[in-house]
Amino acid sequence: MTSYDHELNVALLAVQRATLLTKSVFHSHAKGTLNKSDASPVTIGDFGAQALIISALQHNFPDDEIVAEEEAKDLRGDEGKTTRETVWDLVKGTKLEDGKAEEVLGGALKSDESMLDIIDKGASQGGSKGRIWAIDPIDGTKGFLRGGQYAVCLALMVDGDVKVGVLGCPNLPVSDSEPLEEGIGADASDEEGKFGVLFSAVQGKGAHSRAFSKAGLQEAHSIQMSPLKNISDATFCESVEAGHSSQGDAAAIASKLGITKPSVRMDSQAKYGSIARGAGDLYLRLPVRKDYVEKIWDHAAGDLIVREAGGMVTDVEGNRLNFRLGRTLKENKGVIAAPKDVHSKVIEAVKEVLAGKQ
Ligand SMILES: Nc1ncnc2c1ncn2[C@@H]1O[C@H](COP(=O)(O)O)[C@@H](O)[C@H]1OP(=O)(O)O
Ligand SMILES: [Mg+2]
Ligand SMILES: [Mg+2]
Ligand SMILES: [Mg+2]
Repeated sequence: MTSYDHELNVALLAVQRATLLTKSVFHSHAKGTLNKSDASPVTIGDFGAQALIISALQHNFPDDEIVAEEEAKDLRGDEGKTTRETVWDLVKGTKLEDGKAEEVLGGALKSDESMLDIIDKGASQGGSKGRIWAIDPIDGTKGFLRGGQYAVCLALMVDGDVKVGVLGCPNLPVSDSEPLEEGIGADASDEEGKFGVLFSAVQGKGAHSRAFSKAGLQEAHSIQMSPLKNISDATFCESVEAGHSSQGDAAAIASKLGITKPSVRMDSQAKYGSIARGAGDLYLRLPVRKDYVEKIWDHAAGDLIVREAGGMVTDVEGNRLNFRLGRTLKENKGVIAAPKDVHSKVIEAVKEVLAGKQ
């Protein structure tokens, strides 16, 4: 049986290095935001983090396929020159302060031209065969721009099954027992040692968290979802952006379950990490538009981390997320994540509320 130890080590270090880059972009105050064709934002941080992660994966696993969110189109040609130069300066200047760790990742990229090709190596169509990595270089770009939560996300799928998942959450508290709060202020993340956590999981081996570091990896701690005796005591998380998840439906579902605590709204897959460490209990993502299809890079790492921490992750119908169908989760609508033993109860409430709307 494959242990995935090397894959996990590379994934953790690659996410840690990419997170160093996104943190430095956050503090540079010029984020080089562009609007993509679907009107969602992309920043120099998204491009830079994707380049660094793919370069590390190619160095270690040259035959693996990669499904990544961004493409280099907007950085090519004369029009993209200034942004390209800024991204290249960032990529060139980001190193882990540990020579051995940098060596594992293959060190620096060769040139700005090769950086563009590396970014575009994330164009695989995905599918149900072979080894495929899914990358969201910055998940929750809107949270990142606001100084709220965001996550650098990486997962390895083998024959459509998520085997390894890593989430870098620079603005979440290091401590697993800290109460769950909405996005923190931008300055708080600079309090050395208090903020910044890496979540990880390997299929069949449990989920872990560890403090973020600028050098090698810190010691890992095992994490579990919080045991929930009464569903009415649950704390649930949802998106900050009302356009990403229906907050009205979530409130109706919570009320059906007798939940009285207000929701905790945070951007990105930080929601998956938070419930996996027991800082919250449920993650509700209710479709706003019938035509929106979720992307695999927005869920693969979080799905495994929550399941390995004792949870169950499905769509609003109660079906497992299907990562075998290409770049999107085209057979699933919404996401419901909860501790295993209460998950079916939550789905019942979800179905009642959604059926009542039709
Ligand atoms: N209409 C939508 N419904 C659900 N998710 C969306 C929608 N539009 C964008 N997203 C994606 O939701 C993710 C963030 O969700 P959250 O609200 O949990 O932070 C982002 O990856 C974002 O994609 P994108 O990366 O293109 O912005
Ligand atoms: Mg995303
Ligand atoms: Mg993204
Ligand atoms: Mg995006």
